[in-house]
Amino acid sequence: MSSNLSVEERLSIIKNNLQEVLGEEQLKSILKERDPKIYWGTATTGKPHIAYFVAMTKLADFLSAGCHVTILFADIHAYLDNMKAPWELLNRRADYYEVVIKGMLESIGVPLDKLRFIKGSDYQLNRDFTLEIFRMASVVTEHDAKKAGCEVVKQVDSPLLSGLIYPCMQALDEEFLECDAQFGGVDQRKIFTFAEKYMPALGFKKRIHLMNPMVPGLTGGKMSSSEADSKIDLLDEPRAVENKIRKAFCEEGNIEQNGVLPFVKFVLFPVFKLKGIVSFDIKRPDKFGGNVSFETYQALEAAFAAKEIFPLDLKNAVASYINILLEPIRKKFETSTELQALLREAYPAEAAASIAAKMASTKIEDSVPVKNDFSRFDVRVGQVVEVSRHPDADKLFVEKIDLGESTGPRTILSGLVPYMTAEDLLGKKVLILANLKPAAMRGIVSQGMVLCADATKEDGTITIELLEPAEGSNVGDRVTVVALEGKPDEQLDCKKKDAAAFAAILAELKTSSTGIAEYRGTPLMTAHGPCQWQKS
Ligand SMILES: N[C@@H](Cc1ccc(O)cc1)C(=O)O
Repeated sequence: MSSNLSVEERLSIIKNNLQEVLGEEQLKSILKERDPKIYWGTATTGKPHIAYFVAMTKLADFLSAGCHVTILFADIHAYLDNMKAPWELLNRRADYYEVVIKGMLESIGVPLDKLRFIKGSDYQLNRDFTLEIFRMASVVTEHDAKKAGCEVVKQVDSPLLSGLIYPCMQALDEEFLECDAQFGGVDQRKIFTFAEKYMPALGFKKRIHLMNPMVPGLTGGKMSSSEADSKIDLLDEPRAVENKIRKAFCEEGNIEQNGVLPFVKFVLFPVFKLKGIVSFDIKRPDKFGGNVSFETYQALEAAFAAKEIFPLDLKNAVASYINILLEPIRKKFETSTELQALLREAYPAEAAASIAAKMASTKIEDSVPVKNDFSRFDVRVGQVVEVSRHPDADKLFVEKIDLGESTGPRTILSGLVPYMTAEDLLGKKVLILANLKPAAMRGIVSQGMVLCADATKEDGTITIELLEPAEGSNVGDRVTVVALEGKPDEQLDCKKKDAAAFAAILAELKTSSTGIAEYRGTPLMTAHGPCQWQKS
């Protein structure tokens, strides 16, 4: 037991910055006898952002008040909440949360060995827990379960049963984690009061509930996952942090609605206290009043209200403090390919989007002076409806290929005779480069080009295979590469003015080791999936 602090002192540290405490008397009496056990749970859904530091600083408070602290990575809850975390990603999400939450705690100077970490699925799938869910399900009304989850579980048009199980399991966690108190944001309040009502009904203790205020996001509203700019990701680059803070809502003299000040109050000052930093420093050029320091949040707030501090100066200071907090977390990821893989595997859709965004920005740069990428190609799904040999060229097939055009099938020539038979081609769905300037070959005009893969064998046997669209693709479907879906050229003159561009684009078309057609490493897709060559 932390003996050097009085019960009152410890209580005041526990309550510092909290919005509400349910069961304060109970807490006081525990403090008189022993160290309280508190847990905080987080559903392992989207990527944690900097607002999570608010909860972290409270966990630090609980530790300094001599409490035992448990962190629950509520992976099953992440699934039950409308599958915010899909089942197959559950493990990786929980792993990611563990890494970044430990990173945040270390960054603010909390020793990890004082904490207990546990994953929901480590005990919630056991027989005894399952049994308690059933017992609870037979005392809890549907109405109460629905009400309990309404501010936490995503509300949708056809609510799922899983959303009703969610609060039941959160209540039961209190018992299975053997805690005296559960801590969370006030958004958890209805689940907390639900637990207070139903846990005793099952013969369990009623727990203490500690609630943090909801800290407004940098745009002034709640820091929600939907507003991308209001959230600073833990792995954001310093520049991105500065830009997001610069866009934050922070009006001169306005302390009521302010997206920056709450972060200073609920995160920066508490962290300073932990680390023994004496003041919040704002750097300003001399002509704007020179540097200033504040030893308390109240002093800073008063100066801001009195317009002695300008929004930009405050924002710059906050951005640089945030960057100091994030630096060790960023470093961890930068220096570990394993963690980078974890990030990609836990959030595959975001990883794909960020690659696409990067490619899109490359496109913008490349487009000065001339855009030169796959988007200039109009590649379509076509079906071979007729094949014959060219009367005057040994290597050429003459195909009729249907691209779904009102003008009927096109005539397309291809030099595939050495590599396949007419039967191999007939009826196949293929990829056609459809915006080439028509060109005559030995008297017959070709209106496009069949895209093929070089599948030359290891022994050197030259092999060419047709690239085929994913099953289900329709004649006429456009084939694109993510982030390069722009309007194709009206016509590509591959012999003259566009010759260089044409060659450059072709040169970056490759097939992957599994036969998938790729441009700069990104698959060629129809709405039905990637295009690839089929081993014959
Ligand atoms: N409801 C919490 C997650 C949680 C889940 C289970 C618990 O036991 C505690 C907390 C959230 O919104 O993130």
